[in-house]
Amino acid sequence: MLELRDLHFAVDRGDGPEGGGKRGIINGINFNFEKGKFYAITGPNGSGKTTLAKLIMGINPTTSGSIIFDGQDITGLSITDRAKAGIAYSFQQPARFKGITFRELLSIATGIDEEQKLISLLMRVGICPMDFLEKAVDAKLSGGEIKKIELATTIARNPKLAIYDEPDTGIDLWTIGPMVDLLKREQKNYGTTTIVVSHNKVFLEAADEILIINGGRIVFRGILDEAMALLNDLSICSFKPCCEGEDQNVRCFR
Ligand SMILES: Nc1ncnc2c1ncn2[C@@H]1O[C@H](COP(=O)(O)OP(=O)(O)OP(=O)(O)O)[C@@H](O)[C@H]1O
Repeated sequence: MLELRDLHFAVDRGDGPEGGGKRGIINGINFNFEKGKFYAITGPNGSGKTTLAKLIMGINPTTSGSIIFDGQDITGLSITDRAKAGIAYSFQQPARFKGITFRELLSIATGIDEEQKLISLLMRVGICPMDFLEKAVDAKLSGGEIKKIELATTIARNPKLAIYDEPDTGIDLWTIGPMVDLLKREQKNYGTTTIVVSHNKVFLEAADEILIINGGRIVFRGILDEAMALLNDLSICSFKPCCEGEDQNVRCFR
């Protein structure tokens, strides 16, 4: 249902020490996402996961290669046209809007303003209507609250393909399990093809297939058990031979 053909995304290096030219962020990705499957995309920080997700949604422009969605070449389509075609994207850092409530946001996203329908929608996505419907979607919301609203708004659009970029950021321990269950339920009940960008093992366990991205390339596709060896390997610092970090009291996070 979604095919990525030799996808590239490069940016200008600018006038930095590496001296102009282009830097490849996504370096030739080929992949066919099957209808109704649940995919988790993982990999080290800065490996290109969010960039890839944004290329699919059209937030980043493709440098070369193509994106085929339901048989249609969408490479040149705008975000709006991709949304109309059935792709929805849940941001890692969702936007906040001054002077707008969740009720209004949800109505704009879905075209529904009937009270009972909005309430059923929120029940479906596991959000308490009493608590959330009149909340202002502004800077006063907590990080977890805005993520719940973002996720609910994405699901409410009934997309054919839903992309969630780190949906558990800021989400409390009690919500992560139900959140995974919710995304699996949407996949099962509505046949939603689901792509979750995540470092969290619960999403990797829930996935039908895992993709590991490193250096803007797919370096693994398969199930979690088979992915573990590579995931452990990627946690080892590649600068260790030339860095004296091991002998220092304060080390980097790797
Ligand atoms: N428009 C852009 N211009 C310049 N550099 C960019 C741009 N978009 C992404 N990058 C760079 O590309 C690299 C990959 O970024 P990306 O956000 O895709 O990483 P990620 O794998 O999602 O990381 P994380 O796990 O930390 O969220 C980073 O070094 C980032 O700074």
